[in-house]
Amino acid sequence: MSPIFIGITGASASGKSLLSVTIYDELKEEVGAHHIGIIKEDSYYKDQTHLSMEERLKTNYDHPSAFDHGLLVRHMDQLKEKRAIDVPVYDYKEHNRAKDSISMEPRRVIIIEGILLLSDKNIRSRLDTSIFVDTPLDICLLRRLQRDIEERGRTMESVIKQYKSTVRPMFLEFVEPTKQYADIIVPKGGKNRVAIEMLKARIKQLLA
Ligand SMILES: Nc1ncnc2c1ncn2[C@@H]1O[C@H](COP(=O)(O)OP(=O)(O)O)[C@@H](O)[C@H]1O
Ligand SMILES: O=c1ccn([C@@H]2O[C@H](COP(=O)(O)O)[C@@H](O)[C@H]2O)c(=O)[nH]1
Repeated sequence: MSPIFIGITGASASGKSLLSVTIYDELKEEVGAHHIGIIKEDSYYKDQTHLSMEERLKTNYDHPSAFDHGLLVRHMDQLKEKRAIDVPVYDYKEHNRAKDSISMEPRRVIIIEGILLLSDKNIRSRLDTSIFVDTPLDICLLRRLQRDIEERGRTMESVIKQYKSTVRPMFLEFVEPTKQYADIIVPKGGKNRVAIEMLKARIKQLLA
């Protein structure tokens, strides 16, 4: 059987990861852990080994050009052909790909989550269902502040500066317009029980 690709997109810190992990955890009991997997678009940020840390800090990580979407598309095709892939690992503290990658075997259900998934027509056309997590931007900013300081080695000043210079403007220019391509728009993100049950039912229907 070919894998089913479910795309989950939305603003940074809108709750994409939480929604993906919740669906994964609840479905793995029913379909088996080896039949379902998650791929993060962030794993496909371009390698920046050739840049100094000072230069990496200037990269616009919210622009589509920051991602190697071509590699993600090739990986989707490899999974469709039932071949394993080597998913790059991204290190947010280093603003770069880590040396190691993680091998992923083909699965029946693959959830792909990230901010700019639907901005790429080649990714869009390969997704069986697309979801846009629609969380108010002020809530996203508060969550991002807390998460980036606790988990991604940032300071409050750096989060606010990046938010004003790239995160918000790029959301308005590139992320929000992709809402038109979503099959389902989910308010309240990863804790929206109605949406979670509907998505699980949709995935089971696609599998059947
Ligand atoms: N509905 C929610 N209520 C409260 N906190 C949430 C909710 N959704 C996500 N979070 C928290 O907000 C932060 C960002 O969520 P995350 O799922 O990582 O966002 P994204 O993957 O869209 O960047 C995390 O710390 C997460 O636990
Ligand atoms: O080196 C980096 C790479 C990415 N970012 C920021 O991450 C978010 C996307 O991740 P989410 O988990 O969806 O929040 C994006 O908005 C980038 O600004 C970064 O700061 N540094």
